[in-house]
Amino acid sequence: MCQSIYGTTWPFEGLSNACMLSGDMEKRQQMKDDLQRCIDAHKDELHSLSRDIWSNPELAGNEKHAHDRLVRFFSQDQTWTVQSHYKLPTAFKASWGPVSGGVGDPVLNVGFLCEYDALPGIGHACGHNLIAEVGAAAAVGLKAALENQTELPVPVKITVLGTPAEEELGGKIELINAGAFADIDLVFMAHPAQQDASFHPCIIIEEMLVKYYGKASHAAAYPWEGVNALDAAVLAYSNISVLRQQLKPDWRIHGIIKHGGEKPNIIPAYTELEFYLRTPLLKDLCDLKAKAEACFRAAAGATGCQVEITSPTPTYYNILPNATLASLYESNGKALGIHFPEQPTSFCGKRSTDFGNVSFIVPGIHPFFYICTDALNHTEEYTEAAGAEKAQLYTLRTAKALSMTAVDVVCCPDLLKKVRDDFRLFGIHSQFYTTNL
Ligand SMILES: NCCCC[C@H](NC(=O)CCN)C(=O)O
Repeated sequence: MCQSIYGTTWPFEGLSNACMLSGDMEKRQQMKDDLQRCIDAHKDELHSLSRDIWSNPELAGNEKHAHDRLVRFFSQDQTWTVQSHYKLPTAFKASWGPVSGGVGDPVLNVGFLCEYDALPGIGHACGHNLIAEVGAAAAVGLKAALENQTELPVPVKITVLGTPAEEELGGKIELINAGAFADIDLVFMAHPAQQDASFHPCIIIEEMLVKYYGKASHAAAYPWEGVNALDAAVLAYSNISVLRQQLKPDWRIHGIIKHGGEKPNIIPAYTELEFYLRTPLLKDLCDLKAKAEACFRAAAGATGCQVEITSPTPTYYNILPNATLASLYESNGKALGIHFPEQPTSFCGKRSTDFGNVSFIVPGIHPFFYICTDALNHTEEYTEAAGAEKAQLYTLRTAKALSMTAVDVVCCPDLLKKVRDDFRLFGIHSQFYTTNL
């Protein structure tokens, strides 16, 4: 069967055969039932976990409360080995297994990711508290499904990584660079949105910090002695607005003036702007960067200011799709009643995530899920929805579908091979990944 993921047709023929032939369907169904029962049995605890994170919103890199809460959640079951402050101050790692498989067989390490950072001023407006809940629930469910298995094709272990700082700083990229993903074979997470999608393209993002240096002077008495850094900032902002009408429809550039001066009667000697640049392809990002830089430098030239342009955080990459994982996730989701619309409706915006970088080095999926609201991410209404009781059914259903997808892959070597083939197909990986922009 072929399936369309927002205009892309994936070659899914043969997938269901692969599942039927090499897996023990009955055993797999049993495992899927076990994990669902386990997640249902822990539902209050899981809700209280995400509600606690939601009630204590913390910005990227400062997620101390969320870190400690998640570490406590896993530590209370002593079969998990938990490392707090794992490679980053607010990251953690919880591992379980390996279980089953022959002696000396390579271990299949299944990873689940928990995000938990919030946004300035509006709390959990992107629902990362629910991402943490999904990751924890899916991992706990998979453990329950694997616990009594003695005849898996390969030994399996589970790794939960707490990955801080998605909204800023790129926590996953720092974890990649520190080797945290080196022994992980598959990676799963899911993100709240306006509807369910097994795959939705996320685009590349790069941040540009622009600083203008001018010269202060009394703005009424001796304005001619000043060099106005606010004028440079305003011109830069206008230049970018003019540039925008000439950009491709799927490119984005948007920014703020972070520092605009001190007092109306002092010609501003220093201003600072922060811009986000986004494109679907790396090569387009190079073009967009060049155009944006020209705008920033022109503003400096016109006002006589000095300009300094930097990219303070690492580039987030687009997400590489994995057709096999997406298809399995959809069939498991449909069995749980998840509806996957053919086309995105309200959910068609461009966004970015540091999971993109993970998708270049480990096969994985990052589905989006509905949480019983039409509100849009990064709004106060979405914050409210992410903490609401009614989001729970959708959140736990998503965790079950992810965990069931992991069961399919760990039980069926043919599927694992297909997942890896898909990864190789899209993953021009290390060489592409290290492309110097
Ligand atoms: N360095 C800025 C990264 C911004 C990432 C952010 N991500 C999302 O909104 C989706 C996941 N939270 C963005 O796209 O603006």
